[in-house]
Amino acid sequence: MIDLIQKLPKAELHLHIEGSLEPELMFRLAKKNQIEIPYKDIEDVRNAYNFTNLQTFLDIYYAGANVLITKDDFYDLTWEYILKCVEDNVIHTEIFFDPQTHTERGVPFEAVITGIKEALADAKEKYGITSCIIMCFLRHLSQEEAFKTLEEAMAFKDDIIGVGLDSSELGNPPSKFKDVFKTAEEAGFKLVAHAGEEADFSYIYEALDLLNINRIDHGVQSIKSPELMQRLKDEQMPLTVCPNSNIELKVFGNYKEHNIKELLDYGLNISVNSDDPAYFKGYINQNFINICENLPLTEDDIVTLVKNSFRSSFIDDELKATYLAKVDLALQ
Ligand SMILES: Nc1ncnc2[nH]cnc12
Ligand SMILES: [Zn+2]
Repeated sequence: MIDLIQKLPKAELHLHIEGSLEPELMFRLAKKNQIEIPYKDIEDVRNAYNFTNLQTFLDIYYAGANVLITKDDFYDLTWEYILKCVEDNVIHTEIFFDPQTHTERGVPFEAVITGIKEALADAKEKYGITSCIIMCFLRHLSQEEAFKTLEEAMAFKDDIIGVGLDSSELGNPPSKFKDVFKTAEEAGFKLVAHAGEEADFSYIYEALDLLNINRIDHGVQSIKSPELMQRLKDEQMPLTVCPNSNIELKVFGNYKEHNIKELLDYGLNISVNSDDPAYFKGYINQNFINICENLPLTEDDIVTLVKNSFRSSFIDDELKATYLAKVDLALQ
């Protein structure tokens, strides 16, 4: 099974670029930019990555992002993630970034997007890896602040395929961002949102009915509503599931309790993704390995999960067909 996971070309649809900041790069950038971080060494960092829920993770994740200051820092961050894509055979990636985490600290929007964009252009040139960029609004901040961020993003509209919604879910339902998502939709952005990660399935209904999203990020709480399950199946609404994240953030007690196999068996459109791999003990292949080792997934299930990643991506139909053919070729 590990051989199969390694050899299949994949797309990744749920990856926060700030969540790919490895401790080694964090230390290097902290030193270069003279930013204080609350760790004495790499081991100290790893020991701190012991989360009890989403918020305990986010506190540490935002503190880590403080070391990112210049365009080159965002380039290096993105480039290191691209090298992991090469290792794991990810041939297409749709990455999230959180501009407000950086603009709030005085880092220009332009430095963030340009650094990411240049690394992705080099990834295409050097490795043939294709990519899109999705800008997320931080849901613990106000809709007004999201509107300001959307306005800033308009200068880079051609570089950003869609908008998303992340950060502290509980108490910040999708309805809070209804108007800004409507404006983003009218401007031609694709729409995604984290929903039903920790909060109940009513957040998934809101994301579908009030935000009109194209994909649900996480969505694992949908299992608690038979009616919602039927709707997600009928619409083949993509769910970008992140197994390691769900275990590290205690959404499920352990991998054997994860519901990805049930969601898949029901006929939902599920893909596997790494979310914040530097914080959650592994990149995409490790996510596949962990679920395969603990759940009765078949080889056909793995192929379905991988094909779903391409089917649910924002690439055009011609490239989708090319990539799906590559998966079939790898199976021969
Ligand atoms: N898993 C997650 N949920 C919500 N916001 C996030 N930001 C980065 N990772 C996240
Ligand atoms: Zn996420």
